[in-house]
Amino acid sequence: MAEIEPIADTVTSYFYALLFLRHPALRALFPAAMDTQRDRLFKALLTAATHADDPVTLTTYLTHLGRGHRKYGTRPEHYPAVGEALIGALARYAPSTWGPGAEAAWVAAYTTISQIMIDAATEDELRAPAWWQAEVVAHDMRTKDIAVVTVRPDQPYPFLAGQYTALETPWWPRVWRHYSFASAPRSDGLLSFHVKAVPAGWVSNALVHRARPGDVVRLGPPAGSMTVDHTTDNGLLCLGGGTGIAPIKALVEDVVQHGRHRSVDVFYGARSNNDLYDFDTMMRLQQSHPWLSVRPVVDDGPGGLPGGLPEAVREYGAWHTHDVYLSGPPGMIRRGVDTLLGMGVPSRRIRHDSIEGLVGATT
Ligand SMILES: NC(=O)C1=CN([C@@H]2O[C@H](COP(=O)(O)OP(=O)(O)OC[C@H]3O[C@@H](n4cnc5c(N)ncnc54)[C@H](O)[C@@H]3O)[C@@H](O)[C@H]2O)C=CC1
Repeated sequence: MAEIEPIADTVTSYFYALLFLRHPALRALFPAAMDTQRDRLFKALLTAATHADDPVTLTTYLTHLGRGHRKYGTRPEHYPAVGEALIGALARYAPSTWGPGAEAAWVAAYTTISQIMIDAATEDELRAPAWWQAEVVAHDMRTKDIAVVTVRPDQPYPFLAGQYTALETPWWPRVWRHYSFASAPRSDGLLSFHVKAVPAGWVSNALVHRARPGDVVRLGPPAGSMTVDHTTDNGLLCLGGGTGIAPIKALVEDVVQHGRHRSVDVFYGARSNNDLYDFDTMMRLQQSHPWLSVRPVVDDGPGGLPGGLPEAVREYGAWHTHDVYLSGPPGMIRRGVDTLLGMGVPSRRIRHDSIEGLVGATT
């Protein structure tokens, strides 16, 4: 991995060239433009390699990855083809470490990885569809580039507040992006997402500027472990930056639904007042629930707190007995986690989605 990491782009391009040359039929499983896909393959390999000596984390990760691959139409017989192309690319681009020993080790590692993924997919087939079709039933523009999109899945969609899913639009086939559920599970089964159109973001621009009621999107299975721990009475400290407020709102609704009222402190960060697009909803929740406190933190305006979201949280207190949830841009999460650790909050009490998953959510 160390040898190929600096030339990851070249190695993955060569890998896909080998794969599609030897197995042209597999090209149809991938999006037309492969740029993000190339990064994803390498990041997945890197994640698997990083956790090679930690079987519990590795198996959890690969199980999720295997299930998630069902929506792409991946079949067990595809795995050996990928393995051959991988070995071919590594043999070519890791010349100083390659040899019979390295080859045997990679074959063993890939066999284990693919078997865990295949088993997870097979087991998942018994209880869940590979994907859900979902019809857009409401589309609400909140700012010139942020929309709240509400969909009705064609079958029941079980998930937990704080989780996210992968979403594919009809306009960009096989291009999937992650979005968090913006509400806790609802009795009417509807799901909503907060989407910001970002520059060069195909899926986000389509969802914000093109999608209308009646359009049908596809959803993958729910994922993510940023969920409320209902076994404790600890207070909740939630940091939501920009559209990262979506899963935080879901967590607050989850506490409401669960009925055991714990103190919940939400810090809602935005670049400007205008970007606080869900402020009214959060205020309504605060008015109905005395245990909830919502504080806006605006970078450049009156009414907010100076010094950015992490600094505002520091200013407001001692949070070391709270469970902490962070959701927003990767930089906000990194600085937020550093600030909280620096204040003595134990890392086991801090939850957020993987920075890698969030990178996928931005386009
Ligand atoms: N749409 C969704 O469901 C979800 C989105 N996200 C992620 O949230 C992000 C939202 O993006 P935008 O709305 O454009 O947010 P933004 O760029 O407007 O920033 C929102 C807040 O985060 C703060 N912030 C940004 N970078 C920071 C840094 N380096 N250090 C400290 N604070 C920082 C800002 O000051 C602001 O308060 C995206 O990265 C998205 O992937 C996360 C979870 C769910």
